[in-house]
Amino acid sequence: MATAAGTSLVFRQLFEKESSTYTYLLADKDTKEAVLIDPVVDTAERDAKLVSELGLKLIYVINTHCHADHITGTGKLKSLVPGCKSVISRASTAKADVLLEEGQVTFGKFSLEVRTTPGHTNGCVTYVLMDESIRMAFTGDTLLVRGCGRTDFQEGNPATLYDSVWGKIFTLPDDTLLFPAHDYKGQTMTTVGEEKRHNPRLTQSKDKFVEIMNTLGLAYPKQIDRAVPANLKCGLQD
Ligand SMILES: N[C@@H](CCC(=O)N[C@@H](CSS)C(=O)NCC(=O)O)C(=O)O
Repeated sequence: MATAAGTSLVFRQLFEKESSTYTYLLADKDTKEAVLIDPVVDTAERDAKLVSELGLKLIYVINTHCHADHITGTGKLKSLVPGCKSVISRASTAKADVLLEEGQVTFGKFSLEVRTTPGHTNGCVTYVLMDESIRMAFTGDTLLVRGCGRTDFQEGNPATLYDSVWGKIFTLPDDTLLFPAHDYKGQTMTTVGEEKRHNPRLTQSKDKFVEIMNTLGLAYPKQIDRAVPANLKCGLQD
């Protein structure tokens, strides 16, 4: 089984094309314990199949926040892979088996540190994995490659998002690999150092950032009206 160089970490970046969402599979090759971050309902069967083909044991289905643009695959994965637990932050106000505050999510010998990064939504978190030979963070919609999550609905607040990025993500070492929940331009990942230098929004002053975010004028996500209510139950049907 392919692992990240120098570790027993199994890592896959998966894509859902309708919502341009990245799902991440992380596992410990030795213990087989695995987690999925931000699965989408439309690709949940693909993800469950991959977990099975790799001989992994899915223990947690983890969300970075209550998404507005797609229905999470969490509920479907719980029925496809009995025993795995749904995970989201307590601040999201969503229902799940595990409600996180700051702390750790552990699989095998690896741990994801939970950093609260509100601003896109109140309940957004970033998951940080620090291993001897690899540093990576899963930023959800808080920080995108050369962008960031919008702040015009779901308790969005640009000043809060700015503080989250500078306080909780840009304080990580510059070589930390960053993996977002979305990309709309074919980009897959970035680093803390790159974004500190080149992010067109977050390199600005806080006042300028707030102005930029308040004048983005983006259309609402097409699925928002059905996605948010479903995701407040982690995609579980009553
Ligand atoms: N067109 C898409 C929605 C695109 C969008 O609004 N993306 C969000 C993240 S999903 S809520 C975002 O924060 N974008 C930031 C940006 O600068 O584009 C759809 O209809 O689903």
